[in-house]
Amino acid sequence: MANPCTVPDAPSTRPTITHVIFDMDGLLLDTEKFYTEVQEIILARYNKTFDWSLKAKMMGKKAIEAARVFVEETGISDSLSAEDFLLEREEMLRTMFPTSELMPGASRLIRHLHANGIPICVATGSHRRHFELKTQRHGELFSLMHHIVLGDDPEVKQGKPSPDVFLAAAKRFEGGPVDPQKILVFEDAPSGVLAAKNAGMSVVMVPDPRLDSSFHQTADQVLSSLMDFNPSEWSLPPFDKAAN
Ligand SMILES: O=P(O)(O)OC[C@H](O)CO
Ligand SMILES: [Mg+2]
Repeated sequence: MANPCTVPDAPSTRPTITHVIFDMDGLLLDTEKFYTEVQEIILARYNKTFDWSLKAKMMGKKAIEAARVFVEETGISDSLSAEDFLLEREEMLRTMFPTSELMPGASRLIRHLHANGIPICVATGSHRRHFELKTQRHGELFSLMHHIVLGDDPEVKQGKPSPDVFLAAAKRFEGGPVDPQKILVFEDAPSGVLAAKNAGMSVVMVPDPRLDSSFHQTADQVLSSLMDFNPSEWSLPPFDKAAN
């Protein structure tokens, strides 16, 4: 089992990476905490508690897919439909998302890859309306992405762990589709790590420390923070020492 900061594969056995895909929620932005908070509030009404085993099943998925998991796994589907759950949490999320902050190391890594000509993009389960709210204060950084694939994109038939969103992202790079073996994905969610592997890509997982470590096994590398990423281990240009 891979623990944070361990390296399951020796760097020499890794494929040469030419393109990078970033997940968004919980990886670039600290938005997972908002979902957790509203879900705790809603479940408290039913005298139930929200825990990280349920969180692990929901995170990374499209909204309606995560909503179905929520009402079914907690046994409240007779009282609250997945659709009504989404309506109820929407009011709270709408005010929270514009306060989103960048995760540690996100800005440094995005700017570094962009400055060195490595094509980068975002592949998120978030739909357009939420994406706009979450990135309101981060437009300049997200403008460095070659493209952004959202959960409500017509090509994304199924959310993560389906590979749809990552395969659509690979297609849209200049001269695409890019060979999945040359793509490195950064993810925080178990469903996202699986989606990247299902797409045939390499994946660096940066999980929340509260996530059970059994979910680390599928990733090619597990880090505690994007700050710990070493581009040289993935045949990517090294950070400029003077800039660190
Ligand atoms: O982690 P992302 O960026 O795929 O987003 C998925 C959901 O919107 C939040 O779990
Ligand atoms: Mg995520």
